[in-house]
Amino acid sequence: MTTSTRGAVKTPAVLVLEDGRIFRGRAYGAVGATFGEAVFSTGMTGYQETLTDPSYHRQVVVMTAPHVGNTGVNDEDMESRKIWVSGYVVRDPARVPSNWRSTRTLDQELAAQDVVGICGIDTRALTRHLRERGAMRVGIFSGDAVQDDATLLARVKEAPEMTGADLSAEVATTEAYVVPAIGEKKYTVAAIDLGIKGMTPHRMAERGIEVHVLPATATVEDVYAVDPDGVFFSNGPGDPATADHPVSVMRGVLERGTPLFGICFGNQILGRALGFGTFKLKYGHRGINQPVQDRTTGKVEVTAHNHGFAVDAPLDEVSETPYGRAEVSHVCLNDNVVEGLQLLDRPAFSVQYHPEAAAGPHDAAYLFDRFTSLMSTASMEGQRA
Ligand SMILES: NC(=O)CC[C@H](N)C(=O)O
Repeated sequence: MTTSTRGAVKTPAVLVLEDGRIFRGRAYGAVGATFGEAVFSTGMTGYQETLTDPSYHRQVVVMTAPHVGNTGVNDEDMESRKIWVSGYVVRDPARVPSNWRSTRTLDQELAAQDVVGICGIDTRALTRHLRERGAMRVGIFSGDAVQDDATLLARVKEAPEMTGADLSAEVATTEAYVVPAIGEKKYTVAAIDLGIKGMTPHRMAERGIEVHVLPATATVEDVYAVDPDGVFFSNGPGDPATADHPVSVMRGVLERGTPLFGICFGNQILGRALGFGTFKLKYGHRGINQPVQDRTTGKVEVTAHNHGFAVDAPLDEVSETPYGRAEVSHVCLNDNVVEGLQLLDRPAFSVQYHPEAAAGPHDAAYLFDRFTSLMSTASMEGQRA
């Protein structure tokens, strides 16, 4: 049995926000210095999936759940090849993890992957601060990296901002690869990887879809080279206002009328492709308990979120776009933020949240079936033509 009470846990650490607020605690994971955008996640479970979600690249994640690390770390629940958060903040780490799949502690895993964290701080006060002042740059310093407060604050202010950050190329695959259909193959999908989570192609594969995952730099020609029945645009880190290349590829797909589905960054890209703007939310949505209404059915679903930006589209009217009529299909019931878009004259839709949601909830899994039905309808129309 391993425990997380290594020497590092006793090492003093300091968290410095760009507005000058400072929290003092102890090192957790790697000892050193790290920077990023401070954001909070309200998920009570699923920390392994959170840490390995590429959309968290360059973000320091504060867990509002007070006790983290209880189930240790296993080899099955990773959403990608590594931890992407640039820093991790927990109040009270588990001293002895307990789970039949656990092979190591979270503290050990963070240290092994060189992720600097801090524990033993009042994460409730930090979260309230971020909720009131908004997401902002932060630094975590421990060991030799600790200096006087003014020097640390100056270093935080030198770190890059999330607004204007173009990050997909830093996290996405550089080589195309195929995730085979599970069981009988029914459809082929070209999936543009802007920071894709492993569960997304898996949810498609479960529905008989062979997924060709393509690099973020893929062109319209690359997409059609795999002869797709549908095209998918993934989640990903950074500011959607910078995603000009995927927006132009998506426009090429919309022009051809191929069934199209986007998740998170993919929703923001559809918004931009249709001519809507995007904007930064004050502190974003992160967690696995966000209420969203599907306006096409009236149903409310509990959903997983991780977004700091949103699409600026009119909630209560149908918009005329270069690709026909479009409307807001899903909305967050906490704050009326746009959570989904659909075209009325072409087979294209997207959501801002995570229907693939590992570790859950699974209320929104029907969206993968909606994508499959668009491909089924398109192939029947193709046969009639
Ligand atoms: N999970 C995502 O795809 C996030 C999209 C975008 N980076 C945002 O923060 O809004």
